[in-house]
Amino acid sequence: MPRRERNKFVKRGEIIELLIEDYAFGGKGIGRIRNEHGEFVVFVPNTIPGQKVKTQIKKSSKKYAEGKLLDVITRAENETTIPYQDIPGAPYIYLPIEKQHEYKQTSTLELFKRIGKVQNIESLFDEFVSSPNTFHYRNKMEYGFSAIGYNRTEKTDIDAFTLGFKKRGTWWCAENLNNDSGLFDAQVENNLKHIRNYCEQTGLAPWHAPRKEGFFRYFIVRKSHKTNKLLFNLVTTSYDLPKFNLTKFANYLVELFGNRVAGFLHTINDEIGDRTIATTGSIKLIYGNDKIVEELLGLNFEISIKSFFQTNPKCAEKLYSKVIDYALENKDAVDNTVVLDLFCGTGTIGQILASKSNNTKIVGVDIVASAIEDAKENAKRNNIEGLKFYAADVGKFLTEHPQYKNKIRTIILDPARAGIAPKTLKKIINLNAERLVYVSCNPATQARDTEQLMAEGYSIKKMSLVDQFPHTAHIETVVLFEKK
Ligand SMILES: C[S@@+](CC[C@H](N)C(=O)[O-])C[C@H]1O[C@@H](n2cnc3c(N)ncnc32)[C@H](O)[C@@H]1O
Repeated sequence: MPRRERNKFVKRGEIIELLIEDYAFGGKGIGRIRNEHGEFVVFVPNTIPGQKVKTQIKKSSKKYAEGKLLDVITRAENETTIPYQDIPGAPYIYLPIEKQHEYKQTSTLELFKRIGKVQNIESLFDEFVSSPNTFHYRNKMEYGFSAIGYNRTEKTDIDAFTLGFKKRGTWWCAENLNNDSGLFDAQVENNLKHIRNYCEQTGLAPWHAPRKEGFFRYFIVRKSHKTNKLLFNLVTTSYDLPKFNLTKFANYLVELFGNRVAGFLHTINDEIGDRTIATTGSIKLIYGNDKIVEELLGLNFEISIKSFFQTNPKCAEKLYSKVIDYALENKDAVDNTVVLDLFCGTGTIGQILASKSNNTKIVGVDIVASAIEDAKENAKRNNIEGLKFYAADVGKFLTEHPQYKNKIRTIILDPARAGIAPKTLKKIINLNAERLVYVSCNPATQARDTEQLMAEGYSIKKMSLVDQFPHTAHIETVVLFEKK
C-alpha cells in the first residue's frame, strides 16, 4: 500500500477553528493554516468566505486537507438574517442571492478553464438564469424520524422523538423542523410539529439509527405547483403496523390541509441500512390518488411519489426554455429530422422540443424502465406524436442501433451527476452530429467531458448557468457544442 504523505499542519480527526478566505467550485470554502512551516490549504464544504468555522479534518495529504463543517462560529459580514429555520440542505440561505450567483458563476467558469481547458470561457458565456422563486421553490421534501434529537443551545444529542433533517455531519441524530425552512411549502412545514406530536402520541417508536430499530422512518411530501395539491407518503417498518391506524392518520392530514390533500400512501420499509432510499419497499394507497399533475411550459406531467421530476419546476421551465432555444437556434438541424434525447428521464425535454418544432422525430433513451413508462404515458396525455422511448443504457443502445450514425444533426444530453462514461461519450461522438445541447447538474463531470469533446472536433458555442437550487452549492449548466 502506498505510504500516506503527512503534512506539518493538521492530522486526520483533528478539530480546528478556521477563517474561510476563498471559495472553490461545489461550495467548498478555502481556509489557510499559517505557521513556521508556511501556508497550508484546508477545504471545508458548505462554507463561504468571511465565516469563522469549526471543522473536523477528514482527509489530509501533503498538499491540502479537507474538513467537515461542524459549526459556523461567526457568520460572514455579508450574511443577513432570515425569517426561516435554517436546515443543512440550504447552507447558503443567509447569503443574499446575488452574492450566491456570483460565487456560482465565478467558480463554474474557473472549472471550465481548469478541467475543460477552455481558456476563453468568459467570452462564450451567455446568461446566468436565476430561479423565478428563490424561496419555497421545491416540490418535494423527505423528512426523517429519529429517536435521537439535537439540542442547539446545549449543542448535545438528546433522546427525543424527532421529525426533521439529519444534523449536519451526523448519521445518528436529527433536528426537529419546527417551522418553515423557506425551501418547501410553508403550510406543510409549519404543521410538521403537529404531525410529529400526533405520531409521538401513538406511543410507537421513531427510528433509532444506531440500534436500527423503530416504527416511524420517513414522511415524504410532494407538491404540485400547478394545482397546489399535496401527496403524502408515510414510511414505517412492518412490525408494529397493526397498532397504527393509517386511515385515522389520513383523516388527520385532511384535517390539517383540507382539500389540498391529493392522496396519502403508506410504504413498508424494513431495510436497516443507513443509506436506504426513503421510498424503498412496498407501497399502498390509503387515501385519494397516488399521483399529482404538474405543468411545465404548457404540458402536463403526471408524477407518482417515486418518479424523478425536476425539484424546482418554475426554474425547470427556464432551464428547458434555454435548452430548446439552443436546439432551435438552427431549426434546420431539428425540423424534419430525428433528434436523440439521451438520458431523457421522463422525456420532458423531448416532448417540449417536439411540440415546438415541425415534423421532428424524437428518440428518447433512459436506463430506468419506470421513467420510460412515465415518458410514454405523458406523451400520450399531451397528444404529442413522433416520440419513441427506449429503456436502455445509452452506450448499449447506440451499439445496438448503428443506423443513427451520420444521420443525426442534433443531440440532447442530460446525464446524471456522474456525467457520461468515456466509452459512451465516444459512441455519441461517433454519431457525428453537428450540434450537441449538453445539460448537466454537475459541471465538474461536464467540464471533464468537454475536454474529450474538444479533442474530437467539437467546440463550445455558448453556455448558460441556471440556478435550479438557490441556497445550495448546486448549479445546472446548458452548453451548446458545435462541430468545427
Ligand atoms: C438528470 S436526469 C435526466 C432528466 C431528464 N432530462 C428530465 O428533464 O426529466 C439523468 C437521467 O440519466 C439516466 N441514466 C443514468 N445512467 C444512464 C445510462 N447509463 N443510460 C441511460 N440513462 C441513464 C437516469 O435514469 C436519469 O433519468
